[in-house]
Amino acid sequence: MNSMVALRSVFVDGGCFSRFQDKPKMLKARKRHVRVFAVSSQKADKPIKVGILGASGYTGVELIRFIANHPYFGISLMTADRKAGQSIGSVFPHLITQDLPVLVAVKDADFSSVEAVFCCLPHGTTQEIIKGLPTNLKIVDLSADFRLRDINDYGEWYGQPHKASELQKEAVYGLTEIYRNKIQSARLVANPGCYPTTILLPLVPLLKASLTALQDILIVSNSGVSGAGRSAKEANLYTEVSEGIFSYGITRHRHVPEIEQELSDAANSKVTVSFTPTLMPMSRGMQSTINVQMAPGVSVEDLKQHLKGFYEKEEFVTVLPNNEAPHTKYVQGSNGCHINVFPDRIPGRAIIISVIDNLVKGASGQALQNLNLMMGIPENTGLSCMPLFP
Ligand SMILES: NC(=O)C1=CN([C@@H]2O[C@H](COP(=O)(O)OP(=O)(O)OC[C@H]3O[C@@H](n4cnc5c(N)ncnc54)[C@H](OP(=O)(O)O)[C@@H]3O)[C@@H](O)[C@H]2O)C=CC1
Ligand SMILES: CC(=O)N[C@@H](CCC(=O)OP(=O)(O)O)C(=O)O
Repeated sequence: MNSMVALRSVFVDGGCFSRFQDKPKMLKARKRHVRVFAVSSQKADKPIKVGILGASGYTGVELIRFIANHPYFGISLMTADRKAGQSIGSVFPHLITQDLPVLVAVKDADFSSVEAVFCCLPHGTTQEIIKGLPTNLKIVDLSADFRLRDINDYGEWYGQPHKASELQKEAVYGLTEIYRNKIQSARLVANPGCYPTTILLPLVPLLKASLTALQDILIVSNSGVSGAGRSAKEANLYTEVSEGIFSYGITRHRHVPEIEQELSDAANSKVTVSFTPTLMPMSRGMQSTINVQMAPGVSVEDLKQHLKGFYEKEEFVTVLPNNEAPHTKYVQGSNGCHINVFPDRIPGRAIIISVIDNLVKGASGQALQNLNLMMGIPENTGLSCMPLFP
């Protein structure tokens, strides 16, 4: 347990406990909340109504899983495209017993009672849809549409002009541990990409402290197949991805400008990276191996101690002890990110390894962490579940 976050949980009650009509129930929830870090799954009588746009996809269904145990959020709207009109149990048989709204098309969705939405739609589609949403809604967008500040970069890397430049100006980049203050008052949060999350969590603090060089940053990342979404094409069939690995987007992957934007902000100077994503034959999980040049006089232990100090009070980011290698299995199903730093054989260089679950800290978990902040409730609400192991 992390005492700083626990303290914040005690003192920052953005009105969430008043969601309980029944006072004894409210007091019980408050008491539990104060004494125990993990929040109860008992629902408030009047939960905050949230919508999930793209609930029939992988990130959408991951949000359903977390919100089921969230005391202050209730799902009142879920959309799909090809699967509009179906029940969630027919799209996801593991949810057959859940009492959830029928999937509707976005054009038929009623937003009148919804306070916030998670947008789990393909990039390109998302900006058009968000443009048409009521302006009082809080939005966490899991797509890439609002991550790049420069809309010309968006046009260059996503192959189409940006169609919602005004909204783009309003968006806050949702790397929670770094931008927590801005996220708290944001209306539209651009949730980071999964690859950028694994890379930025270790590198941003190091670059901010000038502990590593701005160039010669070599990154190889491995992703589980769910990273490509449920609508993925033939190339993601079991027959084609099992028992083999392959890299893609070599030399040019659309996450590069996002990574460089954030690293350059951290360093206050232009940073460039070499980035190679690779598809691994596993359902979920992501690892980034980041090879950096250390600043003159800086040691591997300095990098590690700096990261440890930076994340000491964070519940979801852990710098591992000793020489333990991060393992995707140890964060699977959880909102955790595990990091460790190792010496390279080449003097002056270090190898940083970082792992997350691409669907949780890389997408829906971080999105929920952000909406919690935006709604003024404790950031870890609904997210303190342990990893799934083995
Ligand atoms: N998967 C991951 O690990 C990560 C994904 N992301 C991003 O999150 C977003 C969602 O990803 P993911 O859940 O994996 O994707 P999926 O392909 O699994 O799901 C996409 C969802 O969007 C709906 N949809 C598709 N096209 C349209 C359209 N034209 N209009 C309205 N709805 C539409 C689909 O409906 P239907 O099923 O009916 O077709 C489905 O509900 C994407 O932008 C993705 O890049 C971000 C980080 C990680
Ligand atoms: C395995 C795989 O295909 N991964 C996706 C990235 C994951 C993702 O969804 O990223 P965004 O949030 O930026 O869309 C890709 O390489 O495009």
